[in-house]
Amino acid sequence: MEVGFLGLGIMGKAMSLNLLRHGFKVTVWNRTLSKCDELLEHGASVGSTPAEVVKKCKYTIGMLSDPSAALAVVFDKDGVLEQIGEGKCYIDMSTVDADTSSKISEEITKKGGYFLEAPVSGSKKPAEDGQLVILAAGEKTLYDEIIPAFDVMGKKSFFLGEIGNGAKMKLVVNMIMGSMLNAFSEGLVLADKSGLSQQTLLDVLDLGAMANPMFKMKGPTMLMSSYPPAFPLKHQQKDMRLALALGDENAVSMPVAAAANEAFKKARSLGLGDNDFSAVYEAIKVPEPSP
Ligand SMILES: NC(=O)C1=CN([C@@H]2O[C@H](COP(=O)(O)OP(=O)(O)OC[C@H]3O[C@@H](n4cnc5c(N)ncnc54)[C@H](OP(=O)(O)O)[C@@H]3O)[C@@H](O)[C@H]2O)C=CC1
Ligand SMILES: O=CCCC(=O)O
Repeated sequence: MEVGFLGLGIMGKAMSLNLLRHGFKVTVWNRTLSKCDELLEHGASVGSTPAEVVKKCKYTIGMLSDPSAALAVVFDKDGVLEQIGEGKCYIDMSTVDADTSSKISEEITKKGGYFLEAPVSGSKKPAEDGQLVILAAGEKTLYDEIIPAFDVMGKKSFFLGEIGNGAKMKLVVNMIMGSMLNAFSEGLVLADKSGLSQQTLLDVLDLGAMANPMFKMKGPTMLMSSYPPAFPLKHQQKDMRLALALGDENAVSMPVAAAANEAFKKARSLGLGDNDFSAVYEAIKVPEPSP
């Protein structure tokens, strides 16, 4: 199977390498073209624009940072729309809001193409290991056709129905994740300030009902103030913002998520946006200025 891949950031690079490893023919494009070099060494072809990739491949996957990037790659000059048409398929795996996905879907469908949104749960390591959880929605026939690629990139795929449902599910999941990480960070600070061992807190949590892979993986590195980016904090804050907007639309009060969003914003203002999202702990450690 031949696929195009647009966006070779942390996730796109790992996902496209994985496809190559499993025998897929992959043509890649990235805004910063030099990032294609490593993929070229692993057997990928390189397209000079998104349009060129779509022209070459029946199936093209996008993995872009945010709604504006996802829209730019489709709508801008030399974008996906220029070559999409009958028999061409576009699968956007970026984390965006339902409106963004709907805009892309409408234009692709108007031109006779097929569209699927398919954001993912799981980070850099699951992407490298083909262990993502794929949250797809949109064109069911395309979902069925692209399953061989999803099976390589992920451990489980869900088909969630109409366009927007994949985006919404992803935002709900990341809203919960961001809120959990804030509570975890506050707990680490509280343990420390009240004279307890933070390592013992990690051990206690890991033995009880709150044990989870995120606390287990991030806890030790947070205690070392080490934040190499697996999931960049700026993207987690984008997801909190989009989840809060979804809450607004549906009149769902989310004070916990709103507070977590503020902490991620504060972390960004401290220059931590390109660090792993666990760096929110640094923002929580900083005392609030006295009035
Ligand atoms: N990292 C993670 O753990 C996870 C991330 N996600 C989601 O996946 C998506 C990608 O994440 P990740 O790989 O971590 O992000 P990165 O920041 O590592 O990569 C972002 C990619 O988007 C491209 N990009 C940004 N702006 C534009 C633009 N205007 N036009 C064209 N391309 C653009 C970048 O190109 P360039 O190289 O030129 O900057 C790069 O290829 C995001 O939506 C994120 O929320 C989902 C699950 C997990
Ligand atoms: O969107 C990023 C999700 C990261 C994760 O699921 O660990």
